[in-house]
Amino acid sequence: MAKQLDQNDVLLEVKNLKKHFISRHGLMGQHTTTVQAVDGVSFKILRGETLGLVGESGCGKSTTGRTIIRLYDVTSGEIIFDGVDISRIKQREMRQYRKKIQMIFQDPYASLNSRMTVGDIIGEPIDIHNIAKGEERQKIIWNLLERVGLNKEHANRYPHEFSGGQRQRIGIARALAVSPKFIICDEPISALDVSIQAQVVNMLQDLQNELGLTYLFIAHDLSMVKHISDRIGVMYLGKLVELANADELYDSPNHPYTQALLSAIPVPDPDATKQGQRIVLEGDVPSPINPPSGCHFRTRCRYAMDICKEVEPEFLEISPNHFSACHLNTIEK
Ligand SMILES: Nc1ncnc2c1ncn2[C@@H]1O[C@H](COP(=O)(O)OP(=O)(O)OP(=O)(O)O)[C@@H](O)[C@H]1O
Repeated sequence: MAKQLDQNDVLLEVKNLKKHFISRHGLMGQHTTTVQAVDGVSFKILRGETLGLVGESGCGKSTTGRTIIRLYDVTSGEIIFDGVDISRIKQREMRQYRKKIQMIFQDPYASLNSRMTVGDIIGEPIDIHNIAKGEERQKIIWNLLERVGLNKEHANRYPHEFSGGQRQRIGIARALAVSPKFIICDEPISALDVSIQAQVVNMLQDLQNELGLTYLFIAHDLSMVKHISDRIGVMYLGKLVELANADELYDSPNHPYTQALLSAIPVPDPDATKQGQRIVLEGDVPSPINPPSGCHFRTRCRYAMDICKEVEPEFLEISPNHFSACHLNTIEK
C-alpha cells in the first residue's frame, strides 16, 4: 500500500551539493589531486519517505550521506534540513542536528566498539546528549533492545557474541537512542546473509511506520532498494542521473545507465515476460579525478552522440516527478 506523504512537507533538500577531496603531494605539497566524489547533486526527501540511492561502487553514494551529516565539510551547495541550511554551520552547532540525523553503517562490527558492552554502546549517545541517567537510562536501553528484536539480557554482552544481523540491530538501536527524525542507512544490509536482509529491511520499515522516520537508503544494487524505497535516485560518477518513484523507475527506466543496472538484476521466474536482454556495460567507471567531459556516462553509453562529449545533460523532469539527465530526452526524435 502506498504511503500517504505530504508532498509539501520536505524534511531534507540537497541543492547542487559538491564534495571534492583534495590531496596534496610532492615534496613541498605543491601538487594537488582533486577527487570529484560528489559533483552537483540535488534532491528532496519528504517527511516519512524513504529515498533509495543506488549506483556502482565509487559513484559517491556514501560521500553524499557522510556530507549530509557533516562528517565531511561541504565543498559547495546547500543542505537544508527542516528548513535550516546546515551546510556551513560549525561542528558545535551541528551537535543539535546529530540528534536529529543519525547514520547506520554497512559493517556493524567495525562501527561498534568491541570493548564496550551493548548496553554502553547504546547508552553512549544517551550520555553525550544528556538524555537520561541512572534507572531511566537503563530503561531506555532495554526498551531500545526490545524494539529492535533483542532483549534486555543482551545489554551485558559484547558485540562479538552476536551474529551480523544482531549487530546491525544493535547499530540501529544506538541510532534510535537519540530519537532522530532522519536516518542515513549506508548499505546496512549489504554485508548480511540474504535470509537476514529481509528481516532487517522489514524491521526498518516497521520502525519507520511507528516512529515516523525518514530514510536515505544507500545500496549498490537496485534489487535491494526496490522493496524499501518510495523513490529511487541513481548515481553515476558523482552525479544523479535519474530519480523517480520506485515502481516507475523499474517499469520505465529512462537513463541508459539505469536500464543497464536493471537489466543486470536476475529475474526469479525464467518465463517472466519482463526478462529483457542484459545490457553489458563496457569498461570500468572512469576515475572521479578526471571524469569525461560533457556527460560522465558517455564513455560507456551505447547511444553516445557528439553532443554528449561537449555538453553536460540537464537533469530534467521528463514526466511528473521523474527526472533524468540524458541528451536523448532533448534531441528531436
Ligand atoms: N576520504 C576520501 N578521500 C579521498 N577520496 C575519497 C574519500 N572518500 C571517498 N573517496 C573517493 O570518492 C569516490 C566516491 O566514493 P564513495 O565511497 O562515496 O562511493 P560509493 O558509491 O559509496 O562506493 P561504495 O559502494 O564502494 O561504498 C571514490 O572514488 C572514492 O575513492
